Amino acid sequence: MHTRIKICGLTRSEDVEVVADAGADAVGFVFYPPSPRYVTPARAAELARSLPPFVSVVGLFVNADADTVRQALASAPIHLLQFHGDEDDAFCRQFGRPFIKAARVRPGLDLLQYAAAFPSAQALLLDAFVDGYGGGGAVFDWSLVPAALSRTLVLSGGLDVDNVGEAIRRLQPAAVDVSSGVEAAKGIKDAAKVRAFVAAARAVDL
Ligand SMILES: O=C(O)c1ccccc1N[C@@H]1O[C@H](COP(=O)(O)O)[C@@H](O)[C@H]1O
Repeated sequence: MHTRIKICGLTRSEDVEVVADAGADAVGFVFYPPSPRYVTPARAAELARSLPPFVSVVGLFVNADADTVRQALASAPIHLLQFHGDEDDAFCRQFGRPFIKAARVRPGLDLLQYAAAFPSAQALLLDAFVDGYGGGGAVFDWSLVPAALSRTLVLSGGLDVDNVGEAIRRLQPAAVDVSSGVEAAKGIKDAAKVRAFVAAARAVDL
């Protein structure tokens, strides 16, 4: 199985270049103003210009209004939408673009019911429940994921070079998504960590 790799929260062109060179499949831009990784759609468009072909651009939103999402789609080359807040399926699908929906996993969340509420999502992204919606570098208890959850999964939440291999082996997600675990500081990626993370995830594919 080939596990796809997304590196999220890019703010600098040198980081975009490293991420693409390391062999990641997707980059994520955070269009959530309270995040330290926030970029404007215009800045994302500028950053995306240095990407080679076949690296996907993911636009992350948290409870944005529809006009904000539409304006971002008009300004930046976004291939996939990531909704990380309290959006419902009807909101997420109105843009006519593929989207993934984040579930912030915590004890008591019925993931089967949650997944059923998002029939239009291309995949369910599993993240840890943290204050501030996401990007907090926290790992959730992977045993909370029911075996009966038969959806395409993107696994995130506190992944890093040390745990991504085990995470892939245990949950067999279609993709992994990381931000904090490959950073020197919030919004500033560490090239060595990015390369080590991609290599560790790829090693499980062999
Ligand atoms: O990256 C952010 O700042 C962010 C803000 C609000 C919601 C989600 C955010 N990022 C996403 O959070 C998860 C986990 O990231 P981490 O590796 O634990 O830092 C990931 O899906 C990011 O795309």
